[in-house]
Amino acid sequence: MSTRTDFPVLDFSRYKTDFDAFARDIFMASEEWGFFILTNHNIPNVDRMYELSTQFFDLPKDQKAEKTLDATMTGYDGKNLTAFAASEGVAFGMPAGRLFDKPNLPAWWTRPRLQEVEDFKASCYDISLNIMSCLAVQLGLERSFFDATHQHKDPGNPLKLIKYPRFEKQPDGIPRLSEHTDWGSITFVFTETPGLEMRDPEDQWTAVPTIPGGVVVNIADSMSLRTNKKLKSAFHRIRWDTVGVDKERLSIAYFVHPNNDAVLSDVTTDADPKEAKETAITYRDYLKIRLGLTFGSAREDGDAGVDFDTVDNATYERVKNLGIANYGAIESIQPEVST
Ligand SMILES: O=C(O)CCC(=O)C(=O)O
Ligand SMILES: [Fe+2]
Repeated sequence: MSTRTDFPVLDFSRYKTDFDAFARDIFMASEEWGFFILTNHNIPNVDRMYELSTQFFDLPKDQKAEKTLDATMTGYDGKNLTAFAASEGVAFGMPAGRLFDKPNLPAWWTRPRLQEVEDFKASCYDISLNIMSCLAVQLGLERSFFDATHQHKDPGNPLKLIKYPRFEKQPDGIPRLSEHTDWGSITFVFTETPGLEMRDPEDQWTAVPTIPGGVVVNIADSMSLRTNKKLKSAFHRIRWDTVGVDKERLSIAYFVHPNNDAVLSDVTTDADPKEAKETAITYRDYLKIRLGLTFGSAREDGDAGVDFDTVDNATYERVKNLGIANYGAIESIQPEVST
C-alpha cells in the first residue's frame, strides 16, 4: 500500500515562529484527515524509550506478566492475546508523577526507570497542550481552552510501549491491530517501522508514512465529539500483510485523555453545559465502555482487571447513539450491564 504524497507533515518549530499559520495547518489536517505527522517536535529521549522497551520485552514472560493491565491503564498487556491485536504492551497510566505510588508494574520497572517514563510523559503532555491550543484558537476559543479539561490527572494520560512480536504461526482470527479509533482526545505514536494504516479523506485505507524523528498525531473520539465531529477521529489498523508473522515492530503510544468529568458534547457553541450534562456522556463512562470492549476478553481470561460491570444500559445506549468510533464493535458485543 502506498502513501499519499499529500499526507500532512507539519514542522512543530513553527509553533513558536509562525503560530497563526501553523495553528491553521494543524486544524485543517485534523479536520480533513484526523492524522498528521509532526517533525521537529524535540521530545527528548525517544531512543531511550525504545531501549527500555526492547530490554523489557526481552524479559521472560512470567517476569513481564507479574502485573497485568488494570483499570488505571497501568500494567502488562499481552499475557494472552486479545481480539484487539497480536501484540504485547506495557502501559503507564496514572496521573502525572504518580507512577511511584503503588505501581501496578513488574518489579523490573525500578524507580529510576519510572522516573524516565514520567519525564517522557511530561514532555509529551506539554506538546499535547500546544497542539490543543492550536485547535482551540481555530475553533474561536481561548488559546488555553482545553487545558482545564486536560489536567493529566483522573484518569491521567497513559504511555504505552508496544511490541508486535514475531510468531511461529499466525494466531487464528486475531488481527495484527484491529481497525479502531482511539477514545481520548489526541494520540501520539512514535515508530520507526511502517505498518500503520488509516482511513484517508476519501475513506480509503492509506499507509501512514514513517518519518525518522517524526511523531504521528491523531485526533481521537472525545475531541471529535467535543467539536461536534468537526475534527475527525479516523479509523486506523495494522495488517498481517505489512507486519507479517516473521516481522517485529515497536511503537510507543501516548494517549491524551480528557478529565473523567469532561462532558463529551460540543464545546464550540453556547449550549448550556448543565443541559448538555443530562443528555451527553462523560469521559468516565465512555472510557469504561471502550476499555471493556478492547480488554474485556482479556479480563474474562483473568488477564486484566478492567472494571466493565458498572455501565448501565442507558449509558450504553447513548454511546451506541453517538454514531462514532467502533460502532460495529459496540453493536456486536453484548456487555454485562448493571440495571
Ligand atoms: O502501534 C501503532 O502504530 C498504533 C497503535 C494504536 O493505534 C493504539 O494502540 O491505539
Ligand atoms: Fe490507536
